[in-house]
Amino acid sequence: MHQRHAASPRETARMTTAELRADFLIERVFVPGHIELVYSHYDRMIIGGAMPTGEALALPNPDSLKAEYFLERRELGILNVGGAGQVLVDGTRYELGHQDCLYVGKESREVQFSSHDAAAPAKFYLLSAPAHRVLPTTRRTQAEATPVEMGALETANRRTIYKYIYAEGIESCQLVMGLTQLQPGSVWNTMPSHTHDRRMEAYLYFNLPADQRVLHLMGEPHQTRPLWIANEQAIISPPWSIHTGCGTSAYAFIWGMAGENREYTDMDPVGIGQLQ
Ligand SMILES: O=C(O)C(=O)C[C@H](O)C(=O)CO
Ligand SMILES: [Zn+2]
Repeated sequence: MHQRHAASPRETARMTTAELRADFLIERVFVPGHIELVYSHYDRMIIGGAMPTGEALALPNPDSLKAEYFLERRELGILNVGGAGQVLVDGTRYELGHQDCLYVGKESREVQFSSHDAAAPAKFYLLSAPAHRVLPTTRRTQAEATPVEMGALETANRRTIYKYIYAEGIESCQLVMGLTQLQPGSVWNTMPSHTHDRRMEAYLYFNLPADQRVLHLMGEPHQTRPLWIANEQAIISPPWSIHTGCGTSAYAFIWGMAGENREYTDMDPVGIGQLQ
């Protein structure tokens, strides 16, 4: 498991492009036949991907957790952005189709990932945060994640937001997780932008054609920094940072958070005129 330490706003404002990418961008989330994990020191969120192509993949127990098993003190959110697959949690099977979500509660000992078809493998995006109580492992399909329409074509930000794990959805200790799909012709996500100093956030961009990119903007509102992001790459957003992006085509992304609360709407808006 790779480690990403936390950086202060002052330190971040002085970083070169290469330093920003090394600290905040996760270039390879899905590696065929492997589980990739990155430990962020922002709210101790673990960000990763499981892409089973043959044998089922077991959630490992990285030594740095100093735990008896991965979920001894943690909870896990899983969102499948690939073909149909299955997650086995302590002997119970959960089917996860494209864009379905599973919350796995603390103290689940064995978690295994498999794909139905190795030629169209499942791609399970993983977010795990420390947890203080045991909550039921719960599945929510995309059809059950009530869509909310936001933005307008005139401002190139027409998008649909699907919420899965949050205060009114699947119960969790601190994880919040969902998905946003941009409509064709719309390219701006999270505009107007916001911060929420109470929670870190991570984005996984996907459904982006291989030759297209998202220009992601991070940093304090008066000190924004750009990063060019390719399909299926993830970006860590510190609690004090905006997290917004403009694509060279439409795309989708998974957002996930951990921190003080699970209120999706707890955001400190940043007016477009405030951005520098
Ligand atoms: O397009 C959007 O707007 C989002 O998806 C915003 C994220 O959900 C977010 O930043 C939640 O805090
Ligand atoms: Zn946010």
